[in-house]
Amino acid sequence: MRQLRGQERAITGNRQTSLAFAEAYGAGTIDDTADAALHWSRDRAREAGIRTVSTGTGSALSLLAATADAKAVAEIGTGTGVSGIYLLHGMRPDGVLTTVDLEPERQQFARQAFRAAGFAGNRARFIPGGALEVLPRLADGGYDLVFCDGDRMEYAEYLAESLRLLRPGGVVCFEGVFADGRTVDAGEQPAEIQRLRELLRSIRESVHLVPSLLPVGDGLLCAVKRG
Ligand SMILES: C[S@@+](CC[C@H](N)C(=O)[O-])C[C@H]1O[C@@H](n2cnc3c(N)ncnc32)[C@H](O)[C@@H]1O
Repeated sequence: MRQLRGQERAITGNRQTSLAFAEAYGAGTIDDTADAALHWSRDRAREAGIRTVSTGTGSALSLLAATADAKAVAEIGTGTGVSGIYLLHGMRPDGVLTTVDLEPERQQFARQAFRAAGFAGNRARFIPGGALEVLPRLADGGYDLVFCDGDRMEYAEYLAESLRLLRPGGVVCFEGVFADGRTVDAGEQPAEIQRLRELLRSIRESVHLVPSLLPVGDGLLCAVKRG
């Protein structure tokens, strides 16, 4: 990598510090009970070897769910429940999170975590299975927000399904689109990265969507479905 000059280095350093500050700020946005459940859920994810949303991404998800006044949210990639806690926190008190994952045992951890965070059992509907089998069974226009955090190779298909599932004004979000910096790296990249770049392009060019790429965590690509 080329050497950064003094001022450029200071700007880069300030930017990284600011992003770290935004993540730390996100860590304090839920109550202590939910925070303890988030810690537990992150520990289970670490043991399972899966990633979870960062604190900055989590607080953005809460914000988006609250902005959409979400009563129905669909999530692809339950994991052990970290993102689900943030989504439930932002949703209406009577809102229901429908969450899909290939691995039912991870969903059991998520179920425990949601309870520990103080959410009633009827706030979440767990559907085990592959996203591409489950999503077609969900209702047209029945969702205020769709959060995609499953298989990045399938993100284009998740987008097509999300456009069907969302009500006008609803929001779709894709987690991890920076892919640890590989999305903007000029070097040769695997098919997964090519797919992410195509997704970024197709969302930006869509006449049906109003997009924004939020620089939280590993990149949260969001778009509102036009009315
Ligand atoms: C990164 S983890 C999700 C983390 C979770 N959203 C969180 O922040 O706590 C990705 C999850 O997607 C699930 N997954 C992967 N491919 C899938 C697919 N095709 N359909 C449904 N779930 C899938 C994995 O089993 C894994 O639990």
